[in-house]
Amino acid sequence: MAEPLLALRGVGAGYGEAAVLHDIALEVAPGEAVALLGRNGTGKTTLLTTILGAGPRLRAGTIRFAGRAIERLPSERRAALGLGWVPQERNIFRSLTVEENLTAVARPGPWTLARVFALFPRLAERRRNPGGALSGGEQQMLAMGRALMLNPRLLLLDEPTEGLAPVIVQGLLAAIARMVREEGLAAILVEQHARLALPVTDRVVILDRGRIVHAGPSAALLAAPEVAERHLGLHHAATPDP
Ligand SMILES: Nc1ncnc2c1ncn2[C@@H]1O[C@H](COP(=O)(O)OP(=O)(O)OP(=O)(O)O)[C@@H](O)[C@H]1O
Repeated sequence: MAEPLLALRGVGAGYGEAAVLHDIALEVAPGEAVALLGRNGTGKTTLLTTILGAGPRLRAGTIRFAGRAIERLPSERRAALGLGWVPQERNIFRSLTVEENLTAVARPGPWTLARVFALFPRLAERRRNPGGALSGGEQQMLAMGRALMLNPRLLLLDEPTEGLAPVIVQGLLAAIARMVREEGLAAILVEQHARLALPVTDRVVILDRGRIVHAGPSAALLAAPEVAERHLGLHHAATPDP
């Protein structure tokens, strides 16, 4: 197999005295989408920020990205190598227009304003509106669009559907699926709800108290809701809502 795009080996990380991640091994191939699931507070965000170099100091292990050891690089260098980030808090520029938000950060590559607008037609309609005037769902689209304009090789998405209405959630997931399946972008998607993340990803990793307790194909976990239930609890498991 060709070298993975991202490879973590034996990664441990934590805040102060508190260890949060233990012995994490994780690989993402080019063009692959990985769901990162787990109950609240199990370390999902910490794992993403550890990969980005924006989280706690690494205590153990190595992180390779695009053929290089990156664990000692500052976050800007990791971003320049192609690590993209859509944070949970959707940090868009509220006073800039939608279009300005997108063009302010653009870097050359396949993702252009036209392609972001094609993925999110709603953003094209709102292009002259300030970011602060957008709905929650539109702000999430803008946060994703901004990350794409940086033309990452791997996009890390932290609970992009959180707090949004079901119809908006379905639209965002469809956009994520297109990004991955049609455009070939690799991604790690942190989600609370397995049933939302599994259909749009190739593989799934479940964290529990900072350790990986399950890793495998997303389709296999969808077909085994009892496994998801064991690790995630009934509420977050893969079975559809009644
Ligand atoms: N800046 C920080 N300083 C100290 N402890 C932190 C910090 N950020 C997170 N933690 C702790 O690290 C653990 C993992 O938190 P993290 O946010 O990574 O979990 P999560 O799985 O993303 O949870 P959620 O789904 O609630 O976002 C928690 O116990 C949390 O309290």
